[in-house]
Amino acid sequence: MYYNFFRKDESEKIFSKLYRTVAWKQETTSLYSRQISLPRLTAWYGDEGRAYTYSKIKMEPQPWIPILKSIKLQIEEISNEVFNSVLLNLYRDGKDSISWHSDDEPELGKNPVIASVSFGGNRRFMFRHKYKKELKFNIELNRGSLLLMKGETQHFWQHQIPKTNKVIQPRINLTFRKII
Ligand SMILES: O=C(O)CCC(=O)C(=O)O
Ligand SMILES: [Fe+2]
Repeated sequence: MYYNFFRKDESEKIFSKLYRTVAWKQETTSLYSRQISLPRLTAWYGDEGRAYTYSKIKMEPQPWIPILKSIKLQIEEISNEVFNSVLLNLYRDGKDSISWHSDDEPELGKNPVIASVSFGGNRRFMFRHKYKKELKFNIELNRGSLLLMKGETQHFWQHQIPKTNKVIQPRINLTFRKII
């Protein structure tokens, strides 16, 4: 975990650039045979031909844009990994969220490395163990932070960003992934 991977001024610039230039979409998913809107906006960028199924949504990636390429290079350098796609989430306010899940889609392979970077408002990122539900911990993901999840993390742990009543700034999160 790197709390200040990007400096404050740099993070603010990146936030506004992403906010303005990313092709944000309101996706829907099916729940008990009804269509419901995801409580956040999303976007998917990556190398051509790397389709990804997420929350039952099949996403074709958009081609890389310079800002995303530049973040990707910096993250590849520090993590010593190579990523070929990125999922972006925009949490417009405290009502936007992502519920408990593991990033364990088969396209990610057995022990995926996922690099998560955040810009904008702080949000609480919660982990809980899949089988021992009393095992849990939280991390504040502040602007400019980089969190690496790897090894067996996705086998044993779920994570979420809960809704909050606090007044908070919009937040953008990027998870760089390797689709096999
Ligand atoms: O917004 C975050 O920090 C987490 C996003 C996430 O877990 C996901 O997109 O799979
Ligand atoms: Fe996730």
